[in-house]
Amino acid sequence: MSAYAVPSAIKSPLWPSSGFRTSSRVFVRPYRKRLHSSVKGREIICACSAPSRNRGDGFPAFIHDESSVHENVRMGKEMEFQSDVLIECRNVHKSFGEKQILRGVSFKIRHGEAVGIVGPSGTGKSTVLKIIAGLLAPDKGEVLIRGRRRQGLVSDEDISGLRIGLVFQSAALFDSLTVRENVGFLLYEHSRMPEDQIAKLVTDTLAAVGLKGVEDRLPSELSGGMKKRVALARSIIYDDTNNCVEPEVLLYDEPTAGLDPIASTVVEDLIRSVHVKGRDALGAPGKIASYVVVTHQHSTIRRAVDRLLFLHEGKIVWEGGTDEFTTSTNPIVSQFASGSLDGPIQY
Ligand SMILES: Nc1ncnc2c1ncn2[C@@H]1O[C@H](COP(=O)(O)OP(=O)(O)OP(=O)(O)O)[C@@H](O)[C@H]1O
Repeated sequence: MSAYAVPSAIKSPLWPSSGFRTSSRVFVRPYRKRLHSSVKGREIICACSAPSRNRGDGFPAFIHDESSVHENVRMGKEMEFQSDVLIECRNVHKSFGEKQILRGVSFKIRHGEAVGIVGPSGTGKSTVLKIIAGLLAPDKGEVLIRGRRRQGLVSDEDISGLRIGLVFQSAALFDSLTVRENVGFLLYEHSRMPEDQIAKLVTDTLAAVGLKGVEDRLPSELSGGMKKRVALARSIIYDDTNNCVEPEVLLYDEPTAGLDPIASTVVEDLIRSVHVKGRDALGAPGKIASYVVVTHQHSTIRRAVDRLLFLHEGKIVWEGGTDEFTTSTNPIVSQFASGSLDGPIQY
């Protein structure tokens, strides 16, 4: 993932090198209390939240039938799909300087979906995640969260009803904090939960991602795969004393980059397990309503994702099931899937 500028409104001395939790609100206020009472700065919970088939408009490619019966069925299905939409990008454009990266990206993420974004390096996949998360603003187009347009960046006091978490490529743990403090960070900072209750929730959440007895370790005492699991625990922990539990979407930026094949499988299965359609390490149903994974890894595409969006030259040029990825006759997709040097993608 390329480096990017953290918007000044959300810079903090404690801003992790990557990886943090977003929710539907942003708070920028003097940093205070439990973990770093001496640290002055600002703390953030930032805002944030698409799918189809080769149309880029978020709907599967329905076979058009002139008859009104079929039309009604189609409309009914679209309405049904529409009501499940948690996040939508509509005609999103983004440039950095003279460089036009996104040139009209449109897609939807529905409740219960496991979506992958693939495409050549530098094509803007991470940029899409940051725009969904509210860390970057589109130059043109809009992001809708549960049908409501987000205004500006993360400071969307108006948007509620969906929590969005972004898990960056590197685990992005705070080096000087223990695993417990890292995982419970936002609860220590923002919730009214007593510390012993947070500690218990941290232990339960770590157990859900298959980690036990590591609460007092520092990140430097963990393997790369363990760090990714800790980051995952940090992204899924939430204040369960809060009556209003909102659905949550997790955005993973290359979660298996740099991991060996077996460690990758562990992380891929974890991603599945915390999804509503999965079961965590304790056998409980996962809580994540939907997730989006940016990845280059075939194993991650196969194991962790059901539907793929292919981003190329600033647009979604193909959408389909993961099973269609390797058999697609689309020249861009087949070149990418096979890793061939011959084809429309030029390096
Ligand atoms: N804040 C920024 N300022 C300037 N250029 C940027 C910024 N963020 C991203 N870019 C550029 O935008 C392009 C897309 O970057 P992005 O990280 O989104 O691509 P990607 O598809 O995720 O790449 P990769 O697969 O290599 O991680 C790159 O050329 C990158 O250098």
